[in-house]
Amino acid sequence: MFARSATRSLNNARQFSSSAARQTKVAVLGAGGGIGQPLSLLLKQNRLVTSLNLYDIRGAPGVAADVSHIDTPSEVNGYPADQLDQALEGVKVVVIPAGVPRKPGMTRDDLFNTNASIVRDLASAVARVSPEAHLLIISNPVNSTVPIVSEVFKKAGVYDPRRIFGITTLDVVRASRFLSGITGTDPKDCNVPVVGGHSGATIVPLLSHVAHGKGLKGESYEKLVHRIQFGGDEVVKAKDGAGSATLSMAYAGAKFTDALLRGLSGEKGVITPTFVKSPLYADKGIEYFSSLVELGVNGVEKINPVGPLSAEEEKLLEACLPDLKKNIEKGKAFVA
Ligand SMILES: NC(=O)C1=CN([C@@H]2O[C@H](COP(=O)(O)OP(=O)(O)OC[C@H]3O[C@@H](n4cnc5c(N)ncnc54)[C@H](O)[C@@H]3O)[C@@H](O)[C@H]2O)C=CC1
Ligand SMILES: O=C([O-])CC(=O)C(=O)O
Repeated sequence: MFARSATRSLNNARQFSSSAARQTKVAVLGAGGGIGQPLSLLLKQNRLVTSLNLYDIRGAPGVAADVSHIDTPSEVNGYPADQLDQALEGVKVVVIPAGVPRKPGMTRDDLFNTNASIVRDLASAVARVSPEAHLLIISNPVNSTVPIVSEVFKKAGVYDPRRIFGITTLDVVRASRFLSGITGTDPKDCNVPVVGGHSGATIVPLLSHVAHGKGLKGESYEKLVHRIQFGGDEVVKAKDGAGSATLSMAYAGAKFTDALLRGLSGEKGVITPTFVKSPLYADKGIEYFSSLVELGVNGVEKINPVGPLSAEEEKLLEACLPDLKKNIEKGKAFVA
């Protein structure tokens, strides 16, 4: 009996010390937008988030007041346009969905002219106020905005590639859902790794890596790959000028943030695709690449190799690399 209660208090003490270690302040920059609002709602429900700072050039205090009434323990604060520095004080994780979305007929690269400077300026503020924060970049074009953030951090002398992530989780979420729809299975059993980048041909789903995807051949395989690569266009078209994916992206953003927070708090074996500084295709001049990454207390813990590819996947990768290289170079050149 004594032994059991002693064990229980030891467990309680462990639980307390691990939750004390998990005092995690998260900022959302662009919190008033189509993604920012539902993302803030989902982060408020995450017990690993102890404090949520919501910033936008429009409407963040209102979103914060609204979200703050939700009955979870985290504290929520809203910051208007002129309080970016205050929003960033003491933050461990910064999620950035600030910027304009696509309209029908546009590519993600067409957003570059507007979003590059928004992301550059927000990254400069993070580098100055909270240089040790982990940055999760949602703003498009991700293939270019991640290099932009990295260059800003290099210039500021505070670059640590383990802390800068491009969010490609929506591609993984789509691949899982679309494959399960075809095979009549549960999406949780269709965990398709998606590698490369986040736009059109740079999105490379590895269907051969999952039992339910292996058997797909010919037209059904090609159609599924196309749907995963161009899933974003489906939403842009359906919204008909009112923007791009917001709700599914908020879900994906919250899912990745949760994975990172679990890794940061010491959980082992948290592995998910994300677009990071990567050695995998460095010999081909590709500095950033999304592949399965193990997340840990420092952020990126280990970058897993892509693994064996089918003949079709080899071709997809071949088509991905030149586009990805151009997108990355464009981002780097913007800051230089
Ligand atoms: N990585 C991914 O998988 C996905 C990325 N996106 C991208 O996310 C971005 C945001 O999309 P939405 O939320 O739909 O757009 P939105 O227009 O609804 O919201 C963007 C928000 O950013 C704010 N904003 C603009 N400049 C700012 C600045 N300097 N500082 C702080 N906030 C600023 C705006 O006031 C607005 O509230 C777009 O670039 C879109 O392409 C969208 C879906 C998926
Ligand atoms: O399609 C867009 O512009 C937004 C996006 O990145 C996605 O939905 O994957």
